[in-house]
Amino acid sequence: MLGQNELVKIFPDFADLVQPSGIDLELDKIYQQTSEGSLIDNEKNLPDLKELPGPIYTLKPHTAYLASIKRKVKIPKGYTMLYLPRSTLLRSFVSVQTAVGDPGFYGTLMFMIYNHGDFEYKIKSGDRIAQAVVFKVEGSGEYSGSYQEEEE
Ligand SMILES: Nc1ccn([C@H]2C[C@H](O)[C@@H](COP(=O)(O)OP(=O)(O)OP(=O)(O)O)O2)c(=O)n1
Repeated sequence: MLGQNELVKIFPDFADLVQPSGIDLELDKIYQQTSEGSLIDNEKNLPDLKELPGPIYTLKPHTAYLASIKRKVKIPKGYTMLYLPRSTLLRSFVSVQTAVGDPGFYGTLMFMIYNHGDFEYKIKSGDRIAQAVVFKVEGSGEYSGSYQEEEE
């Protein structure tokens, strides 16, 4: 796992968010699902989304949302990222569901956020919701899937 000094070098755009062993990730926007979706024979039909008005979002009890992360991330070849929720959210009955950040990925991260509690939870854009931890990958390839964005 990479520590602070390496992370600042490899992810200069996130230098102010680097922690001793990871990178804090800030909430950008929250989206609600507005249509059905499917995954059949690897054909993805993603649900339609409606961006909710911010900057303070109210998460209804027992409801799932998508949460975009501020700043686009570039994961260089030879590195991979795992994303873990901020424990303050877990202590508040809110989970952040994530997956793997592939070597070569460039774009906006999109996590699922779920309020398991019986009460509303308010969260503001810009607050930290997760932490990325980064590992070296020996002999890695590069991501070129459907969520890859053009680098500016
Ligand atoms: N919670 C997450 C996890 C990952 N990613 C980004 C970084 C990953 O490199 C990229 C693709 O993630 P996956 O490989 O998990 O996605 P799929 O396998 O569904 O996509 P594809 O079919 O394009 O490989 O999406 C994301 O936006 N949100």
